[in-house]
Amino acid sequence: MERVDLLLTGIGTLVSPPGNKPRCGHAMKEVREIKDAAIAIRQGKIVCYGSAQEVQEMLAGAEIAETIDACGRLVTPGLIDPHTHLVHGGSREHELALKRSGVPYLDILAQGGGILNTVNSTRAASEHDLYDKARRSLNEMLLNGVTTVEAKSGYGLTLKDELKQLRVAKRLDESHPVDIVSTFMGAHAVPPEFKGRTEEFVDVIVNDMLPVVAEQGLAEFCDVFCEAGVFSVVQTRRILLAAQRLGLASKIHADEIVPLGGAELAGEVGAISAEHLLAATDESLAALAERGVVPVLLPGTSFNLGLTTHARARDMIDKHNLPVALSTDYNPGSCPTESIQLIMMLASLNLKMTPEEILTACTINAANALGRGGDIGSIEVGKRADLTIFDSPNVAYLPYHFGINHTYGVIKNGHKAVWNRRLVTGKEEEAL
Ligand SMILES: N=CN[C@@H](CCC(=O)O)C(=O)O
Ligand SMILES: [Zn+2]
Repeated sequence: MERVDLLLTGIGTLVSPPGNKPRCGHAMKEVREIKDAAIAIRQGKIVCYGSAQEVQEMLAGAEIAETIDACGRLVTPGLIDPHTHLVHGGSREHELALKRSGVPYLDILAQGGGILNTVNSTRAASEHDLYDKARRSLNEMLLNGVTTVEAKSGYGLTLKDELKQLRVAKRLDESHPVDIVSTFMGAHAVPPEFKGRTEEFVDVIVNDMLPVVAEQGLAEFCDVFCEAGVFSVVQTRRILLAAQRLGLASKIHADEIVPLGGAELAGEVGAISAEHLLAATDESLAALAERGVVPVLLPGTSFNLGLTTHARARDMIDKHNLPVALSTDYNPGSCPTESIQLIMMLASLNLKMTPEEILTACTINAANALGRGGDIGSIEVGKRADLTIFDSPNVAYLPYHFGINHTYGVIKNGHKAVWNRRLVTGKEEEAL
């Protein structure tokens, strides 16, 4: 080896799921653990890793441009948040009392609040303000140890406003250290101007919105809120198949509240992922397993909506051999948090997942929910050098000691993006 740009030494414990593929069922808890480890990076990629001694031998004679000492800390792959509604205007704290008094989520939406409330704020917001608000959230995510985030549109619901959201996501991807994966979600709710005319709104999505989004290359995925009173299975199928013809792969908000058949549809159309799944039946989970669909679970949402039911992660892992992924679902209504570490705690508490399963769900399985298993989500030679350094003795400590941020540092594309718990901007006075 001739040259190394960055050598991360002094790693107390390196923990990573192995390989690039989704880790299914019991394999979710099999993680690779190396004590007293080191990782060498060149041109943003991992060139070798192993015990400090092995790495030293592999690097014999190589020029090492920079060395950083992790001082005995825990190092994992950079965390991946595969389901967020990152770009939106306003907030909905004024709906909190209503929610806490027991008014159901879908009733608030049916009364013109909920998602439609945020549609009003997003339509009214300038592109600049949307960018600035989302950038601040992205900073929080990075400080939490997240290096890749999926971002959905779906608070514009007109072509102009959907494009505005998607352009913001694209600009953030270009300007911020965190990578953004963009999803078009024009079918997130039926806007007031189409009330009672859902079929006509679906026509607009299929005929007017999707072709422009695809033509401008603003989204990789298309998602639909397939739910009672929102979009039916038939409408969801029509939108997703139209999107597939234009090159956008499918995701579905499926069986969140009512078991409508969204998960079966995810299997039928070969979606890359199905999200929420609180109400999913055994038949629908079998359909996901059969077609290799990644279930993305969002325990922060059930927690924040005060639900007593939770996604059946144990059945998904133990019975259906599924590769469970976890995500914040960061959005202004059902889950206003950027903290993936809070989600890790809730996955332990309410989904009964083990710490190793949780790590796998937030790394390689999340990467595969975004079609990026070959590039990110595990510590492997040739993969992107996205790493999170935790001030924690082991992986179990992350969901155990809850309510604080354990992240000490983040290496993104081989560069320090967070160090000593602070964003590294290159310019002292300018926050990211
Ligand atoms: N369920 C639908 N969409 C979002 C919530 C959006 C909102 O309430 O603003 C979700 O995934 O939870
Ligand atoms: Zn969502």
